[in-house]
Formats: sequence, C-alpha cells, structure tokens
Amino acid sequence: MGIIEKIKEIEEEMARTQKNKATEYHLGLLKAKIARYRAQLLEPTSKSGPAGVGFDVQKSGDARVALIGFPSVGKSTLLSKVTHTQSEAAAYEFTTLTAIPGVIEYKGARIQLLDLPGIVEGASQGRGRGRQVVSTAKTADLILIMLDATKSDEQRRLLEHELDAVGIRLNKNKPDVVFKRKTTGGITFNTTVKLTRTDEKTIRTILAGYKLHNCDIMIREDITTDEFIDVLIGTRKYLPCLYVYNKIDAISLEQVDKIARQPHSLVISCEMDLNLDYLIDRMWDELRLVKIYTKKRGVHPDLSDPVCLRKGATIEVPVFHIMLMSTSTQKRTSPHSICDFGSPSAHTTLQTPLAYSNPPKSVSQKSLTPIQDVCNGIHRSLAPNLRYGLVWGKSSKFNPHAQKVSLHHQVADEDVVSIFTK
Ligand SMILES: Nc1nc2c(ncn2[C@@H]2O[C@H](COP(=O)(O)OP(=O)(O)OP(=O)(O)O)[C@@H](O)[C@H]2O)c(=O)[nH]1
Ligand SMILES: [K+]
Ligand SMILES: [Mg+2]
Repeated sequence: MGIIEKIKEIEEEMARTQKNKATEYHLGLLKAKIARYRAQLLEPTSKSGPAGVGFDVQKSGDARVALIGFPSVGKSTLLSKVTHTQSEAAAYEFTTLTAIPGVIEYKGARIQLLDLPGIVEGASQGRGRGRQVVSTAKTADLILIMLDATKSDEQRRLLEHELDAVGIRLNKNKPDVVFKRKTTGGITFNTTVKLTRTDEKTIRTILAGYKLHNCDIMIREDITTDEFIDVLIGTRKYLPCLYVYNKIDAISLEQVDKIARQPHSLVISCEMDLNLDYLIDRMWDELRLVKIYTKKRGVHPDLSDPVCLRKGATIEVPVFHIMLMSTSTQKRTSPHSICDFGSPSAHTTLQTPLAYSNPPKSVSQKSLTPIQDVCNGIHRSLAPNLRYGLVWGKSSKFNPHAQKVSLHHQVADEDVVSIFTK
C-alpha cells in the first residue's frame, strides 16, 4: 500500500471513530501517524513519488512572497502590475506552468514576489506541480493566498488545508512548548497552564507511538494535540499570510466591505488598479522589515541606501548582512578582505552601503540562506575583530544621541549603525 492510501485509510478510521474522552488518545495516535506519513511524502527519499521540492527559483532581495491560489484568480495579472516582470495572464486555467519571480521595490527593500501555477484540491498529495507549488510556499517569508472575490469562501478553506498538509501553519506562533530529547531518564512532563484541549495521557500515547521514551517536556500554553505533534515533528513552518481577494470590481460594495473586515484579509482589483499600493504596504508590515543605514566615521550616513533586515535583527546581523551582500558582488580570496574587517587599526567603520548600491542581479542561493549559515562560514574568522557598534535612532537609549552597543543589540527601523573593529 502506498503512503497516500495509508493516509486515506487512517483518515477513514478517524472519521469512523466517535470523538470522546475514551477515544481521545487513540485519535491522537492516528493523528501522529498521519503526520508522519505526510512528512514522508515530502521527504526527498520518499519512494512514493518525486521529492517534495519547490521550483528551482533563486531567492533574491530581502524577502520572498509567494502567490498561492486556484487557477485564474489573477495571480499573474498581479505580478505584471506590481513588478517589472510580465507573466502571461489569460482567461483559461493553468496559464502559468512554472514559478515566475518579480521584484517589488518598496521603502528601500527589494521584495521577491513569486507567481506560481494555480493549485487545485489535493495538490499536497499529488505528485506533480501542485506539490511543487505548496513546497515552494514553504520557502517564502510571507504567503499571499489569492482568492476570487466572486467565488465562494470554500476556496479559502481548501487552500488552507493544502498548505496545512505540507506543514505550513498560517498566522500562528510556534506552540510554547519546550521539548528535549534525552538518551536516558524517562519522560518528565510539566505544564505551567491547565490543559483543556489535550491531556497528558494523549501526549504520552503519542510519544510511545514515536518510540520516544526519554525526553523532557514543558508545556507553557493550552495547546491542542495537533500542536503537540507539530512540536514533535519539528519541521513546521509558521508563516504570516494575507488573504487577498481580487476582482472586487465584479462584486457589490456591501460584499467588498464584509470581506475587507475579515482578519488578515484585504480586497483588490488588479484590473481596475484598486488598492494595489495598500497591498504592498500591508506586505511590508507583515514581513516586519526594518531599514538600517550604515555610517562611516566622520561622514553622514547615506540615507538613500538602506540595508533591509527582518525585525529582531541585532547589530551582528547588519554586519553579516552587509558582508553577505558584498560577498556576492565582489571577488575575494580571504574573508579578511571583506569591508576592511581584517584591518588591525582601531575605529575602522564599515564601508557604507554595500547592500543596495549594487543589488546583485542574481544572488546565489547559498549566499541568501539563513544568515546563521553565512555566519558559520565567515563568522569564526571575523567575530574576534568585531568590537562594538554605535547606534543612532529609536533603539538608542540616548536618542537622538548615539549609544555604544554590543553586537547583540537589537536594531530598530531607520536606525543608523556604525561598526567598529579591533
Ligand atoms: N474582473 C476582473 N478580472 C481580472 C482581475 N484580475 C485578473 N482578471 C482576469 O482573470 C483572468 C485570469 O487571470 P490570470 O492572471 O491569468 O490568473 P492566474 O491566477 O495567474 O491563473 P493561472 O496562471 O491559470 O493559475 C484573466 O482573464 C484576467 O484578465 C480583476 O481584478 N478583475
Ligand atoms: K489564467
Ligand atoms: Mg498565472
């Protein structure tokens, strides 16, 4: 029996099983089984079909936004409107057959918008493009679920289901659970809140199902059984999502008003250019981007050339970001030649904006993987040379004056940063 059939069988069993206190942990076990099979489906080594890999489009810019929707909701029309890239749009379904990247330049940030083929129900289980689309969604920093405002809201539920099946959790925080595997010592189970949506017995059953006999668990939130399984599986993606209802030119004003009031939702018309600027503004907010200006000693910061980072970034991150961008634009033999970092003299500040003056046309995938990866590659040789930072702006304690900060200082939007090396 193939994995898809196995999943189906369990789903049927779950549907047959009455939900009550007595069956709760059995249902929990079944859920855990399904979760494992789904994970297998998407593993590259899965024998049930080709790897659950996304389209081979290089990431570029500061963030990636993926357009997910049924065929002909207007995804390609939107891409052509808000970027310089043209993606063919037509009245027939499945016009778009591959991933088409475009770039939105906004408030100094470069946001990659990915137009994708339309998906249909069952995309996450299928072996073709549908699964490729949902796998690509996993690589995004923000998902735009695009919907046809003239159609029923059932489409929204179906799309959510497809993304859920590949482990994408929309507009949710990671459950507040500490889970540590151990080699001995049995299971320690602790909670700081009363559990009303799952219980210890269910969780212990699930752990047994996973053959986990030694681990520490600390639950700090009233989680569901599903959320606990998410923690166990550990590869879930928690992504922000905006529901974008297109074609509002074709519905009544009352309907528009109703949709626009739903959480995480907004209404647009690509055809009539309605609300497209607002959409981009909301994307910027959802991506939680902040702009940082770098400054050389004795020189005014170049305010036309910010570096864009995700909120929560520390001084260390701008440093690496800048090095990162520069590694893709310059050739060098040793990491020490990056931005004067190896210079032994004190008070060498970073070259101002390496990041945006020459945005690399196509940054290699490697150089835009999580900044940590880059740190691992360059960090060890450079970290000892980083001394401290000076920060002007909202994150400075002495705003409008500068604060001397360590490399772990969290920067805020529009801060100006100088980095000092040994
Ligand atoms: N009325 C109306 N029609 C629109 C709007 N935006 C796009 N369309 C039309 O919707 C149809 C489908 O548009 P596409 O951009 O090809 O849709 P898509 O989602 O990319 O479709 P696939 O690539 O096939 O998945 C085209 O005929 C567009 O002209 C809109 O705001 N209002
Ligand atoms: K179409
Ligand atoms: Mg299209």
